[in-house]
Formats: sequence, C-alpha cells, structure tokens
Amino acid sequence: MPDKAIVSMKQVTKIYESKVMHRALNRLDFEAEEGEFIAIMGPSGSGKTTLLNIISTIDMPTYGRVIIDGVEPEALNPNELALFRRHHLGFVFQDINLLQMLTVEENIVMPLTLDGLPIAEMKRRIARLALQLRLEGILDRRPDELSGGQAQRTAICRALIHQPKLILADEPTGNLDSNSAKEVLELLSTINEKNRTTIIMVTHDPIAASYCDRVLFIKDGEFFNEIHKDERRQTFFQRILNVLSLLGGNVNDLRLR
Ligand SMILES: Nc1ncnc2c1ncn2[C@@H]1O[C@H](COP(=O)(O)OP(=O)(O)OP(=O)(O)O)[C@@H](O)[C@H]1O
Repeated sequence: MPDKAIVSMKQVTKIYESKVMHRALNRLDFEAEEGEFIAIMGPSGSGKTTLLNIISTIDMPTYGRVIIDGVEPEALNPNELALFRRHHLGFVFQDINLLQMLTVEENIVMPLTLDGLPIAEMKRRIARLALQLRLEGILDRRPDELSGGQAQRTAICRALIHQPKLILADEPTGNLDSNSAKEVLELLSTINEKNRTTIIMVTHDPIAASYCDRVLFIKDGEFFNEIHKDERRQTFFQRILNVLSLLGGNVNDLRLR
C-alpha cells in the first residue's frame, strides 16, 4: 500500500505585499509521505522559510491548497489552529529558546501542562524520551548549565513530548559546533527511523541534508530539483554538492564543515 501523504501542497503561491510586492513562492507543488526525512535547500531568499512557515501553519498561502495531516489549515479558526499546531506539529529552531528560569525537565513538559495531562503520564513520557535523547543525567539542570548540543537535544525532546507526527526544523544545527551538529542529526535520524516521525528540515548545510532521505531544492520560489538517498551518506553528500553547484547562489550561503 502506498504511504499516506502527511503534507500536500498544490500550486502554492505566496506573495508578500509590503512596500514592494514580492512573490516568495510560485506555484509550488510539494508532498511529504508519512515517515520521510526531507531537507529543503536553496540559496538565500529562495523561499525555504516561507515554505516551512506555510507547512507549519504559521503563514497561509496567497493562492493554492495546503493539507497537513488530513486538515486544511485555512479552514480552521485561530483557536483551532493553535490547538492543531500544539497537537500535530513539533518545532525545532536554530535559536533554541529554552526558558532560563525552568529546568530541562520543566522546559520539556511545558507543552503538556497546557493540555492538563496527568503527572504520571508526563513522567512516563519524559522517562522514555530522556533515555532516547540521552538527557537522563541533566533533567534538573537549568539551560545556562547546558552545552549547545544538550540544549538542542532538550529542545528536540520538548518538540517530541506531545508525540507529533510531523517535526519542522529550521536550521536546527545552525548554531552548533560540528560534533554537536552530528549528534543532533544522528538523533533526528533515529527518531525518524524508530518512531516513524516525519521530519522536514530547512538547512544550508549539505552535511545536515545528507542525513535525510530526500532533498528538495528550490530557487526563486520554484521547484528546482529533488534527489533521493539511495546509497551511502558520503555519496549522497557529493550529489547534494553537485546540485548546489548547479543551483548557483552565493557560496557563502553554504556552510561547509
Ligand atoms: N514578511 C515579509 N515581507 C516581505 N518580504 C518577505 C517577507 N518574508 C520574506 N520575504 C521575502 O521573501 C523571499 C523569501 O524569503 P525566505 O525567508 O522564505 O527565504 P529563505 O530561502 O528562507 O532565505 P534564507 O536562507 O536567507 O533564510 C525573500 O526575498 C524575502 O526577502
């Protein structure tokens, strides 16, 4: 049986109407199947964040149709939309944004307290995830006592605690050193494989993209190319570099480690 699409976007156009009108996405079609790990790449200004914001339901398209996990976000009112986001989606950003006065554990369970989940269920979830994300020893620490990698693992745990089917990540390794970045990417891969959580990640980093199953390249808000991993990560990485060189753009847009 074919996998179910968790994200379906048809002919999506986004026009920003500020002083000058700007078409950030132009008639873009995109589908993500359940369980995929997808990278979105493209030069600066190509529309990656706009695309992620539309998938996140943070922004709506000017034209076109978007369906996320069977739901059309445009049909929801603001309260329904906020609940939809909280229950179906998990977010991981470059800026980790942990609350400084809370411990790691309190930061992680915060989304659950909003839903009034019983404490025993919260404890059960945190115990399982802390093990998977190797946070058991640091649950009592405050964010300023964490390394960059530990802080991002905490943020990933917070994004996973309500068991979303879809994780949206915007440059999740952008502020990390190469060892912490590798650790976070391996973790995202494990979560994707073991929990079958779909992950869509915007990145400038070809190494980060090489952890994914598929890389979608966009240019000037339009589809440019797409490649699938069908062999070793190193060879996939080379193919990603090849497409990036065809794609052009500013070499400084790419952070090669
Ligand atoms: N709120 C806005 N109002 C007007 N223009 C915008 C707005 N947000 C983004 N844009 C423009 O839309 C285009 C796409 O922006 P977007 O942030 O999606 O690109 P990106 O590929 O994520 O870029 P980067 O890699 O630099 O983060 C850019 O030209 C940007 O200037």
